Amino acid sequence: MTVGLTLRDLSAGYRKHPVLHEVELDVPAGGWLAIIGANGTGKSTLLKAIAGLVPHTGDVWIGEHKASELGRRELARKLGYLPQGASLPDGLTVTDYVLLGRTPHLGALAREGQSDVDIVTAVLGRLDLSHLASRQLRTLSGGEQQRAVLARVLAQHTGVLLLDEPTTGLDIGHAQILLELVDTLRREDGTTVVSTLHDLTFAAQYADRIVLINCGRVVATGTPDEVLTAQALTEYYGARTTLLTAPDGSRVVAPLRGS
Ligand SMILES: Nc1ncnc2c1ncn2[C@@H]1O[C@H](COP(=O)(O)OP(=O)(O)OP(=O)(O)O)[C@@H](O)[C@H]1O
Repeated sequence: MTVGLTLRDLSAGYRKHPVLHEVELDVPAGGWLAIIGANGTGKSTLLKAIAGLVPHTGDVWIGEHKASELGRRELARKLGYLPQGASLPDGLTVTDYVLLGRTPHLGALAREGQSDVDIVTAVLGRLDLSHLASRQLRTLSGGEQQRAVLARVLAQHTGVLLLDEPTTGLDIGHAQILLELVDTLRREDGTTVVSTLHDLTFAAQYADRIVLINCGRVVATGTPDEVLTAQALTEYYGARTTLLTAPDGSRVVAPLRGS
């Protein structure tokens, strides 16, 4: 079943440090929303608040379910979260680690079955990780580890994916493999995607909507063409850029040198 995501009056922060203020967003089932904004504006905090990992007020709806009323396992069956800089456990092979993604679907004392192993094998294949399946997770390169963490999230088979800078540390080819895979899940399974992306050209290519955050508030939301303007990038990033058009019609954000 495909589900959308709705945020109502969402505010969040850390102890005495309020970060996000009254965020309202609607992401339709099968939509891809990219969250953009300068460093420290609250993008990761927004994803953590949706995932229930930081104190917040307001409501997060996953389809017809209020996230705050779901138990941890139920939430983990509906929502997959790829954190930035995930901490990796010691002593696990890549396969064992990715199998952890199946945990929310297992009974209390049940072990993974063949169908779980098949799901993991398929995900590893789609992320170009099959050849590393039996390697110790800790011995992988940074980009390989990043793909393994995403593989664990995808093995969770959730209707909503929250991806915090999913292409961090990936070369351009593996970044494209990852984004294309997420896009395929979105188109074929109706997976709903919310991702932060510092690469604004990727954001323009893959997201159908973009929200620009500044100082914890939504300052612009719309299609990539509507939100990605040289003026906005100057105002909210202090960046000098020019906007080009790729052959597929999407925006390319090109930085300009000089003052
Ligand atoms: N655990 C924490 N305790 C206190 N403050 C925090 C914590 N985590 C983040 N912050 C602060 O909250 C603000 C927003 O941080 P957040 O990580 O959401 O920003 P971001 O937009 O994702 O930044 P970046 O683009 O650099 O990843 C920052 O001022 C940050 O210093």
